[in-house]
Amino acid sequence: MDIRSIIGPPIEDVMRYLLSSFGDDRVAQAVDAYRSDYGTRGLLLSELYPEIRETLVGLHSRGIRLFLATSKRETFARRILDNHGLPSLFQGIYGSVPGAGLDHKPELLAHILRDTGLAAEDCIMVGDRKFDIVGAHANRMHAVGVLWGYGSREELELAGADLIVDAPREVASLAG
Ligand SMILES: O=C(O)COP(=O)(O)O
Repeated sequence: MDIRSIIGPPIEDVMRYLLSSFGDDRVAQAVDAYRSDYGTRGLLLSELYPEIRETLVGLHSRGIRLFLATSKRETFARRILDNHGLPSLFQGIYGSVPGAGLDHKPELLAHILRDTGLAAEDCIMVGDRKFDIVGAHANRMHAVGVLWGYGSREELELAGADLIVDAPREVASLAG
């Protein structure tokens, strides 16, 4: 199975989908097993896509405020950014938190807007999957789809992305 197409949604949704073909409903156990491996080993394997560091540094140096919005556990996201020496570029790092109801992008982005006081029309959500586009539009944010991740152009177009870009440098030219 090519698992690339199932990467992006909250891990509970991924596990529910994977287990359903076996008639297995032990989603919570599967998620626990996954997180125990990912939290000790998997997250250390994450690599930056080409041009990402330069793009983030460039945006930050122009005074553009960067926030991370991920369905991953927030603690994992922080450690991944730490490993790459990137946290100082972000004004906020937001992800899922146990029991907080922030796993899906519509709720997560609504929470970020409330927490920061930012106006949705001043924000651009940048993401690689339809979940990012739909979450942005549910909050009246602009949504830019990127093609270096796990989603296809077709998926991002169908989700209604306002713009689709091929390379990080194109994101840099949008902001500001
Ligand atoms: O990688 C994940 O598990 C979730 O993907 P996201 O960071 O785009 O929300």
